[in-house]
Amino acid sequence: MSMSIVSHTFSSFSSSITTSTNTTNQIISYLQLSKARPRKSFSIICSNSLNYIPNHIQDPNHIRILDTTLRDGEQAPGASMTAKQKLDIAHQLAKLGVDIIEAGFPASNKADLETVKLIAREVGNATANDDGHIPVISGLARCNMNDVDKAWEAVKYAKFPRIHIFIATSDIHMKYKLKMSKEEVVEKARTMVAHARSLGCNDIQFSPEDAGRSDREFLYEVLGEAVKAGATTLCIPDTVGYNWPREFGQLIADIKANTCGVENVIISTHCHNDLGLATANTLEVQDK
Ligand SMILES: CC(C)C(=O)C(=O)O
Repeated sequence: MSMSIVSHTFSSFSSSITTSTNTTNQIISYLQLSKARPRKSFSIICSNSLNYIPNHIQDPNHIRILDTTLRDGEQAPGASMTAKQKLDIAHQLAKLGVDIIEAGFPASNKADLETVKLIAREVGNATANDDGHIPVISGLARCNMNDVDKAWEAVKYAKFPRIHIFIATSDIHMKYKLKMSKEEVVEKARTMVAHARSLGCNDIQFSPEDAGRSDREFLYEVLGEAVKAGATTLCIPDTVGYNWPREFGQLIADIKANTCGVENVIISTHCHNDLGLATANTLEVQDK
């Protein structure tokens, strides 16, 4: 199961718990539990009204839940789902009050593009439960033009569309996976967030992949540039699931203290459960 718990707003946090057990029943029962999630607030500096997110999650006391079962969950070995299964799950997630549904990775293949579109149209516009809840529908994109365009092509049918743009920022990922310099990574982050804004997307989540192993000064720089270019949520992932709660909490505190413009965006987290610490890491950041 893959879950994110996202609290509001400028002093907020989120977490994604990713395990290998990815059955609909488990997802649903987890979410039924989460229905009773606390509405207690953290230290909040919410000021402006954001018309691209649903009213109810502008409430500073609301703890936002972002569910990435349909994206990160599906990346677990053996977890692939049909379009119908994904649509059913998305309906259930909406009904259970999930605030943001990461519906897929549209550029990864045509089927995913079409499925995200379907979810955006059918779930991202429907009143799903008694609270009049309509979830944000998000699509993942790497830092390139094609991915961002495909994500927008799919999510734009939702009432509240979001693009989630990511690029790796750790030395090891930049050297061996991206084969890019730090300067190139900053440039990509900046230009692709700006490109997403130019398409008309007002809700952009930016994630520095492998943040937990990234050079701190560089991390602040990339995040600051993403904010300047128009990112509205910064999501800090513990990509390889090795961070300990105290160090993860300190990472979030350091980002808040050192990143330009961070006071104007939502900070969220996305932690993996390899060491069984995803929830502990998430809870650790709430007072930071
Ligand atoms: C897409 C990225 C942000 C991710 O899922 C991770 O780093 O865990």
